[in-house]
Parts: sequence; structure tokens; C-alpha cells
Amino acid sequence: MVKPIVAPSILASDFANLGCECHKVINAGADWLHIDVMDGHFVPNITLGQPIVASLRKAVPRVNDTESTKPKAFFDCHMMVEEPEKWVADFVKCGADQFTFHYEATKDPLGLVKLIKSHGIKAACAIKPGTPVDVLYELGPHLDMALVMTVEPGFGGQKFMVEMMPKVEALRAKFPNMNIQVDGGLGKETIPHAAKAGANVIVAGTSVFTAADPADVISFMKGQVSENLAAKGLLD
Ligand SMILES: O=C(CO)[C@H](O)[C@H](O)COP(=O)(O)O
Ligand SMILES: [Fe+2]
Repeated sequence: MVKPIVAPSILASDFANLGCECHKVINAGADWLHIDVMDGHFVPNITLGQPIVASLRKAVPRVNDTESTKPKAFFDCHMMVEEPEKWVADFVKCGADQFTFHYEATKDPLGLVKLIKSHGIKAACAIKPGTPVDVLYELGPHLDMALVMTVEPGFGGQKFMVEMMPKVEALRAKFPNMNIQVDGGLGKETIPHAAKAGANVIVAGTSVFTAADPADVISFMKGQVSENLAAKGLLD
């Protein structure tokens, strides 16, 4: 059983007003914040690192912080970096709740999952469009989430690759209770494909942050995911 989760990608936000932008989407119904970390090596782009995540953590406390009245969120860190092992401790320290590494970036995926979990946060693994889904079959039982990229990682605002949906279907068939995330080009037009395939964690940058009514986009996507999970008997 899984829940519908919408995770706006802060890459599409106005970084000069990052805290307010995040409060805006949380108040509009976002469950997680998706934080795209790019190193200019694993992907041809550089985005943000630990100082920004640490600052954002002060503006957006952890979900279990009962003291603060500020809007809270789960920090879903998508690590598009080489040698992801090097960054686990730093990202735990600056406030990550989940560390998603790329299968293509490590020689020891299971060792990395164990390292991430040893720090007390969630471990997830992403695959690029050219990577076959079966690389995740052995790792799946150890993961908190699998991420099927629906664009080539590196940039926001790209076109959704519907041809990735068989990967999502295959994962959902094998792992009915696992969080399965899709990332890239998701919005009101493309969500029906991802929801039908069985994805339950929806990353959406451009479609949420540029919307006149972000709450409408978020609730539409959650509704589509809920309907499809319910039809499969998997809605928590
Ligand atoms: O990982 C990513 C790119 O590598 C981003 O999370 C993704 O592109 C989301 O942005 P958008 O919804 O605008 O496509
Ligand atoms: Fe991402």
C-alpha cells in the first residue's frame, strides 16, 4: 500500500525567494520538496549544494518538528553527482530526509544503500532513461524508493518521455508496496500516463512553480494517482 505524494522540484523556483517559494507550494498541498543537486560532472549542469539545503532547512523544518509553526516538509534529495558516497554524511548533516543516488554513478549500489540507511535517512536509487529497469530488481527490496527518470537528467522544463512508462509498470508489478517516483516533464497533461503505470511519487517543477494556481495542479495530480492506486487495490 502506498500514498500519493507530490514533490515540487525547487529547481523551477525563484532562488532569490527560496523559503517563500517553498512555503507557497507546501501551503498549496505539496508533500515533499524535491531538491536537485547537480555537480557539473554526472550531468552537464550545476545547481545547488549543502549551504542552500541547510538554509532551507531553517525555513522549512522537518515533519516531526513539533516545536515550529513554520510549514514543514520532507527533503527529497536527488543527487545527480559522481561518487555519491562522498556526499551522504554532508547531506544528512544539512537536512536531507532521503538521499537518491543514480545507479549509473556507483560501483556498489547495495553498499551505498546501507551507508545511507546507517545515517538514519531513507535510501533511494534513480535510473536514467537509457538504463534498463531490471538493474533495480535485486536492489528493490532494500530501497525506500525507486526513481524512473522521465527526462535525461540535467535540466528542468524538458519533455516527458512516455516510453519510460513500461519501466514503472514493471517495478509496480514487482514491488506493489514501494514508493515509485517519476521525475521530468510531469504536469496535468502527462500525469495520466504516470499514474496509470503505477507511479505514486510525482516530481513536478515547472508545472507547479509556474502555475497561476499551484494547489489546482497538485490536487489534480494527487487525484489521478489516488484513482489509479485505488483501482489496483494499492491506495494506503
Ligand atoms: O531531476 C530533474 C532534472 O534532472 C528535475 O527534478 C526535473 O527536471 C523536474 O523539473 P520539471 O518538472 O520542470 O521537468
Ligand atoms: Fe530531480
